[in-house]
Amino acid sequence: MGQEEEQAEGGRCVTGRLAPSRQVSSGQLGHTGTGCSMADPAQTQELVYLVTGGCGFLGEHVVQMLLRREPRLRELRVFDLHLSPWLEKLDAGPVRVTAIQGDVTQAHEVEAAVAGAHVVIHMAGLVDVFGRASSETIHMVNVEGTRNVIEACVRWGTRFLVYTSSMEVVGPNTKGHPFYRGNEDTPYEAVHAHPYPCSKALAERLVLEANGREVRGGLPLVTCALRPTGIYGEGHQIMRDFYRQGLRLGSRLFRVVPASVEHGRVYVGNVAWMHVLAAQELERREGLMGGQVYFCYDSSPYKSYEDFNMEFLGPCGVRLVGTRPVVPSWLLVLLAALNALLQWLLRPLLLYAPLLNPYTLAMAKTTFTVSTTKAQQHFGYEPLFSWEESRRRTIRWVQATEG
Ligand SMILES: NC(=O)c1ccc[n+]([C@@H]2O[C@H](COP(=O)([O-])OP(=O)(O)OC[C@H]3O[C@@H](n4cnc5c(N)ncnc54)[C@H](O)[C@@H]3O)[C@@H](O)[C@H]2O)c1
Ligand SMILES: CC(C)CCC[C@@H](C)[C@H]1CC[C@H]2[C@@H]3[C@H](O)C=C4C[C@@H](O)CC[C@]4(C)[C@H]3CC[C@]12C
Repeated sequence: MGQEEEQAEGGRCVTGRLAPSRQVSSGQLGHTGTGCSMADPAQTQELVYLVTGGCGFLGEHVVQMLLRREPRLRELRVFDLHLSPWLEKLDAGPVRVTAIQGDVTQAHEVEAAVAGAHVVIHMAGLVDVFGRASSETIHMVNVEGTRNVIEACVRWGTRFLVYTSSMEVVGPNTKGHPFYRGNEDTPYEAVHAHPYPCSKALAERLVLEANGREVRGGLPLVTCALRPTGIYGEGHQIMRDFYRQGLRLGSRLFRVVPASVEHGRVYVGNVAWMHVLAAQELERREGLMGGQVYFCYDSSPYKSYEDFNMEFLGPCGVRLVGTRPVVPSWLLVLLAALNALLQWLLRPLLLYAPLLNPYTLAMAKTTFTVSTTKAQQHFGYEPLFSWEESRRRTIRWVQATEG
């Protein structure tokens, strides 16, 4: 399948129309006031999609995937706080791409962007487990922003909403309980102490509870939530940080977490594909998919966080030193606590937000692997990119980052 994607990339190059930094008003879009249904034959080739957070790591891949894999697309609205320069270079073919610089916490900005859209893929959010943003800000963006998106869908008759949730809605929990090859129904004590997983859990609940609400025009809203595990691939900032750190340390990284701790990771292209497919299938299978959650998975191997990163950093010349952790566990816990203390002390002066803190350490030390076929059974999801292809693409990107 990776080959197929390669061919698609080499296809014709027609520049799409781009309206940079444009706020869209309902009037401009000729909104009729009736519920936007994909079943309407007059609109079959005329779908308007909105991707919030469309300029982020995952958002960029979703935008590209929609352009390649949604033949009914007429207009693609990319809504983000910060618009990226790559939007200008998109190969959009006949699709109108509308870039909207906006903030999900501002209800009126969200409303203007949603008006007239048939499908919303909502992934704008603050992904912060390092203490860069306050818990209030994380809540405002991730929870209240999601509430604004739902209310805008209801108000304007948008019927289909796909929300990017996270595995962290489930865990790892603060007690470090392993989640081993779990699925959507596996019992697990979900305890959220950190603002980010708390916000994702609350937002996910809002989205699922909104399923079935009557939207303008009288039809029901159909929602589902996708829960990716840790995403990797082209554009993954943390991978880049580890690579740079490795280069600084003389092309070495030091093992700090036991190799026996397993993490399930998922390739960004497959996460994007699952979003596009879920959005497409929500209408045909609304009874089955509405109000459901799906883990995002593919065929990437289960490994410790560090060993998995080495799949990409190894071929780029970085080696992982130690078959066991080079630092005793108690010392790592102490360092993580020290980092948290320093962050708090320095906050009035500067932002100190290292990768290691008590929360990230707990995550790295806890096995969390997903094994499920729910998305395959409910809407025919199969990964588009094999593990070999995902690995090849990620290595090529890591190599290019320092090139
Ligand atoms: N990266 C992962 O491993 C991972 C795993 C599971 C779930 N997720 C979820 O996927 C989504 C995308 O994550 P990502 O890794 O691409 O993160 P990202 O930070 O690269 O992308 C998020 C985007 O949202 C935008 N944004 C932030 N605040 C906004 C606001 N107030 N208004 C409008 N836009 C705003 C940002 O500018 C950014 O472009 C998030 O909802 C995240 O919770 C990510
Ligand atoms: C011991 C340290 C030096 C290693 C630190 C690794 C740490 C930065 C990693 C470990 C696990 C990572 C998280 C995991 O992959 C899943 C997610 C879910 C997603 O919603 C957001 C990103 C996140 C939290 C990863 C962030 C980086 C983590 C904590």
